[in-house]
Amino acid sequence: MSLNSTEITGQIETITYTNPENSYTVARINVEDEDDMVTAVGYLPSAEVGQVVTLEGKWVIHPKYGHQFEFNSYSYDVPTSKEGIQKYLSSGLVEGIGPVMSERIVDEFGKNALEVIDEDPDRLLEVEGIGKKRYQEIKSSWEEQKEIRDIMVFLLSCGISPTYAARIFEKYGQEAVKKVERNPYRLARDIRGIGFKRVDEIAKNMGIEGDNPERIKAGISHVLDEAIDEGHVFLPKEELEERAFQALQVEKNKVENVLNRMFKNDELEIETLSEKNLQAVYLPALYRAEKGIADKLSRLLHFPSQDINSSFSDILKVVEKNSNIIISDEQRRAIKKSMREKVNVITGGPGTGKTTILKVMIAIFSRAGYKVRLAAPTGRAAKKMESSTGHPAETIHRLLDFNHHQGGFQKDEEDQIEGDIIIIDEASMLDSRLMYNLMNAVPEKSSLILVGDVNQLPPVGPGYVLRDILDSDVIPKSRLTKIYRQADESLIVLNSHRINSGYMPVMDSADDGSNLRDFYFVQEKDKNRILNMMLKIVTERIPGRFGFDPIDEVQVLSPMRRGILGVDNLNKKLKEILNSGKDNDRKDLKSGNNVFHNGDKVMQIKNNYELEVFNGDIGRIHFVDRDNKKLQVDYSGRKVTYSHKQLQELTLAYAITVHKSQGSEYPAMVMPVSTQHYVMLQRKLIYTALTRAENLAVMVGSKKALGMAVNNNKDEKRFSYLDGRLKNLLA
Ligand SMILES: Nc1ncnc2c1ncn2[C@@H]1O[C@H](COP(=O)(O)OP(=O)(O)OP(=O)(O)O)[C@@H](O)[C@H]1O
Repeated sequence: MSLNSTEITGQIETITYTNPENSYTVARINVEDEDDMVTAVGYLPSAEVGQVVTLEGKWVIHPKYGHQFEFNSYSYDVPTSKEGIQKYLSSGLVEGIGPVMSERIVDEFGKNALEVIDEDPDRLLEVEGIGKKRYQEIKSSWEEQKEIRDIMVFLLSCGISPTYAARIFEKYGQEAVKKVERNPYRLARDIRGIGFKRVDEIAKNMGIEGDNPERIKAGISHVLDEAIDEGHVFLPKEELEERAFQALQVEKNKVENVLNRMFKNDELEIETLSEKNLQAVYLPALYRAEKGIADKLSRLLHFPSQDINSSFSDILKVVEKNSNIIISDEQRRAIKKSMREKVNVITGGPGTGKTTILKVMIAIFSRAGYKVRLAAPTGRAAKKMESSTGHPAETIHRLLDFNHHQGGFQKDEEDQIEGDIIIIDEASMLDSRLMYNLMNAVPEKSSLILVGDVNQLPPVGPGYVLRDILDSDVIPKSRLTKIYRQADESLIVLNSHRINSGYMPVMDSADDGSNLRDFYFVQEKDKNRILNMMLKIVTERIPGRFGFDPIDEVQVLSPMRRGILGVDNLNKKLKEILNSGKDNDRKDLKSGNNVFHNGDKVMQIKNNYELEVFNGDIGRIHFVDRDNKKLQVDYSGRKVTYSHKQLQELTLAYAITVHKSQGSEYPAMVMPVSTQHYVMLQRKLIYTALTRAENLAVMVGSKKALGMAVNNNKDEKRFSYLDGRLKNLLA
């Protein structure tokens, strides 16, 4: 302790304020020797009401808030409050004690609960629900865990809250103390929910200096991870150094030293891209991926073509006769190119005939005896591909035989995909990693056809594969430009093309009600009015006028999660109206910020191969079993049971983000367009949302916001070099 600092110990009564970014906290603390509650301010990660903390710092008089305690280090104590003990017991520490039992134990023994278990365990039998068997279980687990408790005490004293301490123990076991002491920064890599900023606070609290190389290394990794979340494949060295400097606040030469060591140890890759006049810094896996994609594509193209020359015109005639259309020259060229080339990319907006020519090609290839494989990045996109072509289609993960136990793709360079022609739809969603895995598994003798719309939003993961391939100008491509779905038939199609070309959509609503249009723009400026109008449209107007079910057939999209028009609030409001349930003791189940009830519309947010549900799948809750903390979701007739832990993979889905809607289509789509979403007003976003609508699209908002979005064609900047690599190999 430094000379003029003091220590106080007390229980957190309330948390007045906490900054989730850096955990700066204002808390009211109940300190034994103080008459009044103490206001304490400082960095306090994962503070929870009821915890006992020891704070080291000094008393100050704040000009506005008066007498308060400013602390610069802290530690958590083994809890002494009822709430704290209950949390501690239910953190998974002791077998046989879950949330319900810990509540009962604390109700019975109050603040002495831990002492009772330790010294007088027989008394546990007094607690309702603890029989001989469970008593034995608790007793032996408690004894076994003596060591663990020591570890927990250590972690708590480092300023790690009980919840995280339990996770750390689960991960490292008996090694926890050693590992955390040696390098706390590994927590950011290893423990879910602990990010760099939180570890940084913990480490600072443990006395680790700002220029500690492990800290700098962790900061650099953190900066790169963030860049990858933004979609970049690499960062220019200068930008990486600047961002690392901002995050770490240490001298740049120290960052540079650590960087150089990381290059030397192959923890990072660096390559000079002279034509871009920069040095690109990559994580090794993404470097391999980007180079690998380019290499494999170039090898595929160098392999002799299959030159599929079969009964092209015969089949064309049959198709033209059956569908009553004449395949245009542009479409014909795309088909022929796909027959001739080893790789072809077919791009075009909605209604340009991508599906139509896909059907023709599948017929031609199959007739000629070639094995055709169809796949798409998401489950919904694969289903759509299958139903529109009549040919089996699967997710790319399935095509590559993803094994969830081993966590990898079974199909790779050694054991490649069986198929002569591999066709991938919704190729705009391909990120660098998935494309690399795909390319590894495509045999050199096969042909690859990528079908997609490059004007859709870029993939969620890093890279911009489809755009880079097109920009490289060295991979065969066919652009479909002519729209066949007529404007008088569909304003959705007309307007999506208009928006894509930078024109405002047609929204004159000379609508006599006899002829139902498929696109509406409802003007409202104020965000509260936009919200109310949307709720009315989804729950009353659309079902009344168009007959769509407001839950199963209408999908609300929003550019963002937060704010009054964000996904979270829209879900709350829509649920209140569409699935409120009258009876009070309706069964519910909580998970994170979600509360689930029977009948709720939900979305799976990651691929789960065990349950066979995939990112973007939407279903309805069929049954909530609160006692066993389980629920069942009905995915179009297939019932899937979720354990409490698996509920983290579900979210309410009355409203979802536009990003999450990529690759899916819905009978009706409703979306707010408000200046509130200023940063998100981008042409691609509006275009992607609009093209998700099959039969009806309704936008609610201001023309000003719509105009801003349509005019904002700044393509999201993503650092990637696939285009350059392809040029170098193939030009
Ligand atoms: N050459 C053509 N002549 C006349 N109609 C055509 C032609 N090509 C396609 N169409 C028709 O245009 C409509 C849109 O075609 P298709 O569904 O193949 O387009 P798409 O690009 O797959 O669109 P989306 O991405 O919106 O599904 C269909 O009704 C199709 O029958």
